[in-house]
Amino acid sequence: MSLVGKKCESISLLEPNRDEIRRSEVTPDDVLRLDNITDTYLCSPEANVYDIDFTRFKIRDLESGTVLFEIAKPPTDFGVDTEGSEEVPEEPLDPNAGRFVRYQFTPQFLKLKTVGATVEFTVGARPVNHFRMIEKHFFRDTLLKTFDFEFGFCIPFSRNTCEHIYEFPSLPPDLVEEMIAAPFETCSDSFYFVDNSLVMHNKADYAYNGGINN
Ligand SMILES: CCCCCCCCCCCCCC(=O)O
Repeated sequence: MSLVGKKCESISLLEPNRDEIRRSEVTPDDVLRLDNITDTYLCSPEANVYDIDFTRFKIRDLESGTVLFEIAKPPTDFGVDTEGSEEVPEEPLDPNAGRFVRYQFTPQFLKLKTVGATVEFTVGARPVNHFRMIEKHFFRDTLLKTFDFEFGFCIPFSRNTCEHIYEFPSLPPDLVEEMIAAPFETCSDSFYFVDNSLVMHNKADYAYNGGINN
C-alpha cells in the first residue's frame, strides 16, 4: 500500500486470521518510505493484541553516562468507585492517551553523538516474534534520521529490558539553530511491528531551547 507523504488517514485492517489477530496492512517498508510526519496514528490502540506495555524508559549520554531523561510507569492504577466500596479500573478519557510524549531538552542535547535508550516492557499471553521499532525523526518537512531497532523474541508474560543506541546524524549548524529556535517543530513517529504487522504507533515532539529564557 502507498503511504507517501502526509496522506495516511485511510488504513484498513485485514480480516482476522486463524489466530484471531487483526493484522495491520501497514508494513515496515511502508513506514521506511514515509518522508514526513504522519497526520494520524496508523493503527488503533486495539492493534496491540500482544498487550505490550512500556513500563520504564531512560535516555543517557553514552559518552558521559549522564542520564538525560527517565520515567517509570506507576504500578497499575486503580480508582475507587462512587460507592467507595470496590476498586474499579479507571477508563482513560482519551483513547490516544499515552501514545504521545513531549520532550524538553537543552541545546547541548543536539551536540551529543550517541545516546542509549533503555526501555523496559512487559508482554501478555502471546509470544512476541520479531518485535521491531522503526522511528523517524523530522524537523518540519525534513527527515533527520530513521532508526530501526530489533527487540527480538519475547516469551509470554515476560518483562524485558533492552538498550538501543541512537547515533546522532550530523546536523548543519544553521539547522541546529533553527531547531533550537522552533520548539516542538521537531517530532518523531515510532512504529512498532510484531512479525511485520504494525501493533503500536507512538508520537513525540521535542524542544531544544531548555534553559534559554524559560
Ligand atoms: C536530532 C535527531 C536525532 C534525535 C535522536 C533522539 C534520541 C532521543 C531518543 C528518544 C526518542 C523517544 C521517542 C518516544 O518517546 O516515542
